[in-house]
Amino acid sequence: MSFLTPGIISITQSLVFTGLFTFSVVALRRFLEKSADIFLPTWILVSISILGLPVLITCRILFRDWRQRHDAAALGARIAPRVKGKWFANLDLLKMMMNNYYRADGLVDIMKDQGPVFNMNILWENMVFTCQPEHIQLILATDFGNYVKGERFQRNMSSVLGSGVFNSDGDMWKFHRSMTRPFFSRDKISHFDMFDRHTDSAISLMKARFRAGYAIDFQDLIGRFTLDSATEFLFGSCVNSLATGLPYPRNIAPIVVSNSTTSDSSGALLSPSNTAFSLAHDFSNAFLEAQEAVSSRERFSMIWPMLEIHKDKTEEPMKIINAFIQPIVNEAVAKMKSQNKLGETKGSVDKIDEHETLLDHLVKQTDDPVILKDETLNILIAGRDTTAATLTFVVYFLSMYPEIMQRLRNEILDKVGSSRRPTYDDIRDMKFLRAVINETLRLYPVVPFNVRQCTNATTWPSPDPTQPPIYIPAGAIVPYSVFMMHRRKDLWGPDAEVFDPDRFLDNRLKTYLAPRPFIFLPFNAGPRICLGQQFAYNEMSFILVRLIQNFTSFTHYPELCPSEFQVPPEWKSAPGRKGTDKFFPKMTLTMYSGGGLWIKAQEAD
Ligand code: HEM
Repeated sequence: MSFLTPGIISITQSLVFTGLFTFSVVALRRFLEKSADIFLPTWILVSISILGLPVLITCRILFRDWRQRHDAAALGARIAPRVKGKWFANLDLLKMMMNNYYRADGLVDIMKDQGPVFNMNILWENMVFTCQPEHIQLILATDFGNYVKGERFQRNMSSVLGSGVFNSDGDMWKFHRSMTRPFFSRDKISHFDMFDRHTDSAISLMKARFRAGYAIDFQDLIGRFTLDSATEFLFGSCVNSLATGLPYPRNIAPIVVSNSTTSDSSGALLSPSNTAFSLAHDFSNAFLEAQEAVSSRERFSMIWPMLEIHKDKTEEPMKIINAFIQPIVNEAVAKMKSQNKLGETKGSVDKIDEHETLLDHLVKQTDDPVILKDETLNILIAGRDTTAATLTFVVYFLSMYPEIMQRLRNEILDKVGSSRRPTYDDIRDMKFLRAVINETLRLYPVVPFNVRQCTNATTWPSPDPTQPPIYIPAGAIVPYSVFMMHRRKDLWGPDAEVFDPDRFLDNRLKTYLAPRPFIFLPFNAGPRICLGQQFAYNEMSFILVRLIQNFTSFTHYPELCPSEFQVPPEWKSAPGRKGTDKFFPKMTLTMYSGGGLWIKAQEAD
C-alpha cells in the first residue's frame, strides 16, 4: 500500500502552505526590525500566524463576491440565488448529498424554494446547480467550448479513469474520441451474432433457475451479459462471466455444491465452480468499489482527501481491475508487434479491418500502455453498467405494469414472431419497444447527475423571463441533473412522474418534447454525446425481444433484497415515484438498483 495517500498529500500541502505563511510573517518581522527599527511584539506575531490565514481567506471571499456582483451588474445580470444552509459553510448540504438515498430528495426541496438554478455555495465554492433545459443545452452544445470537465473532476477521478475519454478535455479528449468513434459506425454495431450467443446463455440460465423454483437477481445476470458482450466487442475475447453460475437469493443454500461457497457484497450466496467465476466476480466487485470511491470523492467536494488518510480507496480495487485488463492489452500489443502492424494506421483512424476489435484498432494508433489501458477501461465502464442498469429498470417496470408487458409482447410477436432473431430493421421499426426504453431512461437515466466547470464568466437566461439573466462566474462548478429535469411537471406535463411509454408516441410528444428536445437527455448532447447510444439501443432492444419471446410475465420479489436495500417504510407515503417504486436506487458513477432486482418469470409455451 502506498504511504502517500490522498489524505497525507493534502495534509502535507496544507502544512507547507501554513509553514510558508508563518515563515513570511517571521521574515517580515525581521525586515521591519532591520530596515525600519519597528519591533513587533511576539503576541502580535502569534496572532497574525494563527488568524492571518482565516482573515485573508475571508477577505478574498468577500472581495470575490463583491466583484461578482459588480461584474453581474455590468452585464445586466443577477447572481444565482444562494442556498442558505443551516450549518457553517453550508456543510449540511454536503451531508444531505451523502445521505440522499433517493437521489434528489434534498435538491428537489431546494428547487421548490429557489427555482431550477441555485448556487449551493458549499465551503464558499461557487457551485451553480441547474436542471433547466436551456442551461444544459448551453453547457453541452451551444456554448460547449466554455465548459470543461476541469482539473478538479480529473483529479478526483484520475486514479480510476486515468486520462481516458471520460476524464479528459481538449486535445487528449479529441484524441480518445477520434480513436474510438469509427467503432460505433452503423456497420460495426449492427452485427448481432455476439448478442445472440450471450442472450441464449442468459435465457438458458434463467429458465434453469426458474424451473428449479428460484428467483434470480436480474441485475446480476444482465451485468454479466453486458460484461461478456462488452469484453467481446472491445477485446475480441469475452470473460464468460455468464458461464460461471448465478447467485442464489439470500438465506437459500446453493444447489451447485463445490469446494467452497462465498457470499458477495450483498450477502447473496454464490456457487463458484471455477477460476473464471472468481475472476469475473472479483472484477465486478472491484469495478463497483472503484466507482463508489471516486463518486463519493465528487460528492465530498474538496474535503474528500481527509477521508482517505489511511489509504487511497481506489488502490485495492484498481489492482484487481488492472490485473484483468493489463494482460489483455499486453497481448494485443505483442500480437500487433509480431505482425508489424504497430502504428500502421497512424493518421488514418477511420480505417478499420473487418474483424478488428476496438483494442486491435487502438493498438495500431499507439503502443503507450497507459493510454491503451485508460481507453479500454473507460469504454468498459461506459458500456457495461449503463446498459445493465437500464435493462434492469425496464424489466422492473414490465413486472410492475403487466399491461405494458402485454402490449410490448404483442408488438414483438407481430413484428418478429415467437422465435426468430430480430434484425436491425425489426428493431428500428418497433416503436413501442423504443418508447418503453425511452420512458425508462426518462424516469431512471443511468447518469442522473453530471458536472462541468465554466471556463470564462458568462450568463444564462433566467427560467423566469421577467427576471434578468443569471451570472455564472469564471471557474464555477456547474452540476446539472437530467434526472430532476426528466421529472419536472412544468416540462413534461402533470403526469411527469407516471410511467407511460405512450408519451413518446401520442400528442404529448408534440406538446412537450418536440418543441424543446433538450428536456430529454439520457445520453447527453453536443460534441460529448454518448458514443455508444446506438450500440446501447441495439443491444438493449435485442435482448428485450429475446427475453419477451421466451417469457410472458415477470414478477418482482423485493423482499429478497438484503435488508439494507429494502425500501424504507416512510417512502411509501411519499408523493410520485418515491412512494410508488419498490426498489432502492443507488448511485456511483451510474445509477443502479441497490441489492439487485430479484425476479421470477413465466415461460412462454
Ligand atoms: C443505456 C445506455 C447508455 C447511457 C444512458 C449512456 C449515457 C451516457 C452519458 C450521459 C454520457 C456523457 C457522460 C459525460 O459527459 O460525462 C456518455 C458518454 C459516453 N458513452 Fe454512453 N451511455 C450508454 C451506453 C454506452 C455504451 C454501450 C457505450 C459503449 C460501448 C458508451 C460509450 C460512451 C462513451 C465512449 C462516452 C464518452 C463520450 C465523450 O466524453 O466524448 N455508452 N454516455
